[in-house]
Amino acid sequence: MEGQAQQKQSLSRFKRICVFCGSSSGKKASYQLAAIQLGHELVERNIDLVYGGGSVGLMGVVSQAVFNGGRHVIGVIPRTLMPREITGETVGEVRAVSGMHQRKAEMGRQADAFIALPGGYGTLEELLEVITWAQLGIHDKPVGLLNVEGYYNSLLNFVDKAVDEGFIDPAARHIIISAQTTHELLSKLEEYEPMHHGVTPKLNWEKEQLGQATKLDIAR
Ligand SMILES: CC(C)=CCNc1ncnc2c1ncn2[C@@H]1O[C@H](COP(=O)(O)O)[C@@H](O)[C@H]1O
Repeated sequence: MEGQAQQKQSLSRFKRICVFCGSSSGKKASYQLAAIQLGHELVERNIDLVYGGGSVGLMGVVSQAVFNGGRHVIGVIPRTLMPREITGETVGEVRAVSGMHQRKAEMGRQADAFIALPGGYGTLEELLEVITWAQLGIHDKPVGLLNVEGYYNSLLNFVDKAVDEGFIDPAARHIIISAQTTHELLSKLEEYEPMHHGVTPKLNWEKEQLGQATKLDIAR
């Protein structure tokens, strides 16, 4: 068992993964189960977590699973969402930021890869932003979609339509890595090689996306 965990550790190229997911739990038990399984998968591979902070919905489920497994958890949370009655307790390390933009920048900076579990507007917005950043060549970090029971089929169909209609470059279609199970998704992310055209290859992630002001802001 120990040997197995060590083998996984040496196989993983990721130190920390950012998870986007619902601040609600969803109606099916399979969504919560997937969040727990993702947490366990990260723990087994010795990968730490960065997420949006708090204990609500699937965010709470995945963060608790990673924390209970002994891995480091960073919750990045805008000050206005910090009151316990809004987001609940954050396990692990809490990083307060001044707003939603700073939160995404900090989560993006901390992570070596991104995974979206089922979620709503917030999850979609975060997912699409990191996909867009990958398309522009701002980062080369893999982006995974955990398509629990086909939850994201309609989004994937939409993306395929956008490719057919000439709004998404076929090469950029491959930015989204999807799978139905956490194990398959993690394996695919480990193998991912960036295929973007590097529209803005000289853009520096930290300089352009975080900037000096944001760094100060996080420290404040
Ligand atoms: C005011 C309010 C609705 C608070 C709910 N509590 C929340 N606490 C922390 N992060 C959140 C919250 N709601 C949305 N987010 C952000 O948006 C995503 C989830 O939004 P959603 O539930 O998919 O749309 C998370 O990844 C998180 O980064």
